Amino acid sequence: MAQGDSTDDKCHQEDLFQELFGDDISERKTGDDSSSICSSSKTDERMDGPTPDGQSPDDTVSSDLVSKIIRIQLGQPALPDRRAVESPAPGFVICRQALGSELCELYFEWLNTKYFCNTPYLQSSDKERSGAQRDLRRVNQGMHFGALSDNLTPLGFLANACLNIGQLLPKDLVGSRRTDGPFDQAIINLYDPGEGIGDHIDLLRFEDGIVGYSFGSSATLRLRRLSSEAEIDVATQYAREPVGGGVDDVLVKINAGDVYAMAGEARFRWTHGFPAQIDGGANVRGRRISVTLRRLQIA
Ligand SMILES: O=C(O)CCC(=O)C(=O)O
Ligand SMILES: [Fe+2]
Repeated sequence: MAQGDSTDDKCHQEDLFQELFGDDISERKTGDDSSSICSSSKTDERMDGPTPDGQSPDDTVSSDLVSKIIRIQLGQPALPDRRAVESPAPGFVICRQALGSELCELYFEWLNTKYFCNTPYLQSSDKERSGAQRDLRRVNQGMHFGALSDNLTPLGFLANACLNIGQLLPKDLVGSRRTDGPFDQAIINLYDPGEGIGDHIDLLRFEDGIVGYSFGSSATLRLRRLSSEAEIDVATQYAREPVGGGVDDVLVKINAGDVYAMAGEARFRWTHGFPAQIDGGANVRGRRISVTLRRLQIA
């Protein structure tokens, strides 16, 4: 199914790339605490679904996986709305194991095939060895632009499923969403051992109410409360250095199938990030792929 291919979407893509990556390629994901690796997902083909002609074997694998995912989703009851949620910081809510393990594995495989089929697995030791010579073109991000309202697409299902989890998103946010679904942008991030993402606040051009699903390896998310407006300004630029004093750090272990949401205070006054290293070792021990769902503000 073609997704996100309207002219309007393309304009959004160009603006957003400019804002996210500037003229240079992205510097937002960190391979260690002092340097960055790049997203090379700046090409249109990474954003659109498989084209009818010129399908590669990966497209076929990908559509087989989609069929399996849809079959399971159709066969399972809607997510119950009385699931337990935890709230480790104001405005940050997490629902554990929102998706069953079979679905999680299929999602991981599908995302890996669709977005990262040419991204070799990187072990921490490879990363240390290659150091500054790391391949700057290594693809570790994919993007989707366009409505995510169709339950029969994998990303559309994720976007709708989280709305059924009571208390995950504030009621007024869910209620005020447009009829074409709550989210219209997804970013897919890949983390191999030794990789992370710096403390940041998501760009202000995204609306409040951000949701993240996790697949593959577990990882520890760091939430950090910012006390001054100056810190907040820095954090909105995807800070390369940790921002804030760190006295109020909240560490949240995120596992496959968990879904979290950030709104209000957690969205605007706390940073979030996955440090590359935790307690002297790699934060992510295997491959982790996340799907972050957001809505672009109307320009
Ligand atoms: O990987 C994640 O769960 C978070 C990604 C993220 O914060 C972002 O892309 O802005
Ligand atoms: Fe983020």
